Amino acid sequence: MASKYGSGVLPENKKEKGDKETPETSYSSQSVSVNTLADQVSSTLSFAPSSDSKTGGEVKFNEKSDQSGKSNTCRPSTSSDISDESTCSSFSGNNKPHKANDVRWEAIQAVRTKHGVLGLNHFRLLKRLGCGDIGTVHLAELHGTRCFFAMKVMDKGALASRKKLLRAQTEREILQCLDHPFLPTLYSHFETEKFSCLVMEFCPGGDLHTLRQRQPGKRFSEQAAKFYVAEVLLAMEYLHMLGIIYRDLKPENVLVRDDGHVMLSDFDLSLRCTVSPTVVRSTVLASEGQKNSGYCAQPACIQQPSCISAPTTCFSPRYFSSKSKKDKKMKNETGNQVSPLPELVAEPTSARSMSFVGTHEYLAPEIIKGEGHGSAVDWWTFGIFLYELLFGKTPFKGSGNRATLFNVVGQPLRFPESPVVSFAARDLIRSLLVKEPQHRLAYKRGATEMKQHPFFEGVNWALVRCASPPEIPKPVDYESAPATPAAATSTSVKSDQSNYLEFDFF
Ligand SMILES: Nc1ncnc2c1ncn2[C@@H]1O[C@H](COP(=O)(O)OP(=O)(O)OP(=O)(O)O)[C@@H](O)[C@H]1O
Repeated sequence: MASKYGSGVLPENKKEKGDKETPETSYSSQSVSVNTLADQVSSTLSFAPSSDSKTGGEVKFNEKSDQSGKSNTCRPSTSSDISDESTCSSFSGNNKPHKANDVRWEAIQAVRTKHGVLGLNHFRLLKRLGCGDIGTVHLAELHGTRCFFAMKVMDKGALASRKKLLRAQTEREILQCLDHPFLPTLYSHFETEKFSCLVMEFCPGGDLHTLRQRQPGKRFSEQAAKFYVAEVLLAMEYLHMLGIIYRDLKPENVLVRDDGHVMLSDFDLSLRCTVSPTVVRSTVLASEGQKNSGYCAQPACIQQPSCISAPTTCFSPRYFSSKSKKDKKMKNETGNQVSPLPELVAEPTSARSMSFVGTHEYLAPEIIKGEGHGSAVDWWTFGIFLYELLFGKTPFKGSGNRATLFNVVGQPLRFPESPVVSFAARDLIRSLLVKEPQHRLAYKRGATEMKQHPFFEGVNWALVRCASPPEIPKPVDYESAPATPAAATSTSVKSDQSNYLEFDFF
């Protein structure tokens, strides 16, 4: 597979990630100018000009780009400026209610109290977990605490020379904002002379791409897929509420925690923008709550129900819901636990970006066509994601990157004859993989619309995090992980020439 990363760096089958540059820059290893490609695709397929006046005038708004060309701001429909910190300023330090009782916070705090600051020398690096575009992730133990973390180490010199500093900053600032069960916790960030380090929650279960390869037929059952996409949907809803458009959903970026629940990772392609969460319904009848997925999207608002007896009802298969008296009873009981909550719509519908970012097989048509894009790209990628989990492949993959892009824009969606997948699942995918973003499911009301789709019937959104995961990873034997002597430890950062560059920590 052609890759800008060069051979031997990306795992087999790992989908390539876009260069994240603006349309003017070279995109793939085949040195295809994205502008040229978008133009070619457009003229070949004779696209009608967008009737959306926002997109039509988009190019006039000189979207600010970072040094790497990756957009860092967006153009709202109003003329007000967007501050990078606008949605995140209230989150700092360990101000994360969901992690209030996390022993790892306490362990880190104890080091800070004792030593003043937390640094690289307080960690024992056990093994390299993986290498991304801007840094290397290590399994790390906070010395003598049995508290384990994933530490992303980025070489500042390499980031600067490769013009990736702003991308790293974007990721860090977004991570600092997050406090959600299906998103990573950033415990600390510190700098050494050479490195910038992010101390995050460690996910021992690997990623969903790898997990899918281990399934029979290399695809998930519909029930398992429903579990994973429900968690991803909640994470996405939360991100959109914060004004963060994720833009890089794919199985590789969904990591499996020790308890089998998942979290979205990798925010260096994300776009931040303004958003105005709106209450569209102030009360929901308790009986309606189940039917219409009444909920409050803010994590702090999610009720803390009794989780012990709940799991089986969170993902009850649809055919149980109307047949069994017992299930009806359970459903009613669960419904009663969810008290009337307001329905929020928190979709950043006015966000627009001109950047060409993402992973080929997951790129939305509007990104490829260079029309300007907004939060609807996340719902497109959601459709590709569900398709891949269920069918074991993505729908528009071509013989190469160019063919893939042409297929995304010009080929109709097709489903394989096998495996047999429910009508609801196919209908959801079909509704998401609509080429025109304005006709795509969730374009206007985001996750609220998604949750009401029949595919999710029976999902109790407030209890998803208490549901039983399809698979729980084997416990990690931390003892057997060979500790790397700090003095000999090195990290690697990929260069633009696709070489591995080694940098010693000390
Ligand atoms: N919290 C984590 N727990 C366990 N493994 C992780 C964690 N975060 C990252 N990894 C592993 O490290 C690898 C590198 O992650 P990283 O986010 O740096 O790069 P990436 O996902 O390949 O994307 P990018 O190139 O955009 O940085 C991932 O593929 C993943 O397997």
